[in-house]
Amino acid sequence: MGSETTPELLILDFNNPGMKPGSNCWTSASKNIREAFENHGFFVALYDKISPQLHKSIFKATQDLLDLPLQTKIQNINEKPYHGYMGQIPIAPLHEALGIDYADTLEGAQSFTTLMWPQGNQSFCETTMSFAKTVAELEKKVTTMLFESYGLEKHADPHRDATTYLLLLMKYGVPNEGQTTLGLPPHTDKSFISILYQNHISGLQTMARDGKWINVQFPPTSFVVMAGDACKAWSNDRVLSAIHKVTMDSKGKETRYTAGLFSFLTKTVEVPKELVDDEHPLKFKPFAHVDLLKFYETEQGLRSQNLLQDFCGV
Ligand SMILES: O=C(O)CCC(=O)C(=O)O
Ligand SMILES: [Fe+2]
Repeated sequence: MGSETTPELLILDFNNPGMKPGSNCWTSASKNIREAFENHGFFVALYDKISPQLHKSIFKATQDLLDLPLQTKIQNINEKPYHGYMGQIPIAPLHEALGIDYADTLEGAQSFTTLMWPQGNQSFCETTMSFAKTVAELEKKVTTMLFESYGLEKHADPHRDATTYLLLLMKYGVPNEGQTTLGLPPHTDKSFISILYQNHISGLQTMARDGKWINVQFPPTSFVVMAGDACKAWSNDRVLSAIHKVTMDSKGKETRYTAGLFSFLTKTVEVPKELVDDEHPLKFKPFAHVDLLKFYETEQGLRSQNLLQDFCGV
């Protein structure tokens, strides 16, 4: 793919038994998360809470879902942009995805399952909910640690209480000869945090601050934890929400599946006053998270080279 993995990317081991709130290990990991977000916009998390059985079943569930007829899949409509069915995009013909809003809750998982399988599909419902719940635990840990490392632990609880989760199940087909290898065009995520889990086929590339593309190699049992635009705005522009894309191997023979959990806020996204000072004047006005998604869908949003600046820049 023409670029190399940069050496100083953070790989953080959440399985370390010493990583308990308040411990030295936790405090130094929190600092590492903040630095990784500020320097690269993401890190790789080792987190063994997904059992081999759940690993198998989440990708089986993803495949079963994406194998449904198109008429069924397009019934997944959500008033929030990029939460429903995505696919059939001429510039990214290999990509297809479906969003399960509130996938970590029984209501969310059940209503999506019934929409796709009116006759029921208990194992799909249980698998997706269990996966979403487990990854949501990781998201909560990461945000708590990020808040703590900025000295803002008192904001962590209200933030967590206002967080909802979207599970996106994605497929990238094998490119035919002469067909584009672009799986997903370059973009930043509009989420607060995105956590990606992939099968054994890689393809994710992120753009470093210096503009170079980095191939993100992460083993199928690890996660990429990425900051979204809402996190960048909240941090008053300290955190990078990295531009990223997916490129498939032109000689590859297997479909790539990704399960991604994206966090969104039901309360106003705003810069805490502690993150504003003479050195860091306020960069962004407060906004409703869903309005950022809606702005991105407008002609101005789609054309924008600096989405946050154009949407809520001071
Ligand atoms: O499949 C991936 O690795 C990336 C997916 C992604 O960037 C997205 O859905 O926003
Ligand atoms: Fe993304």
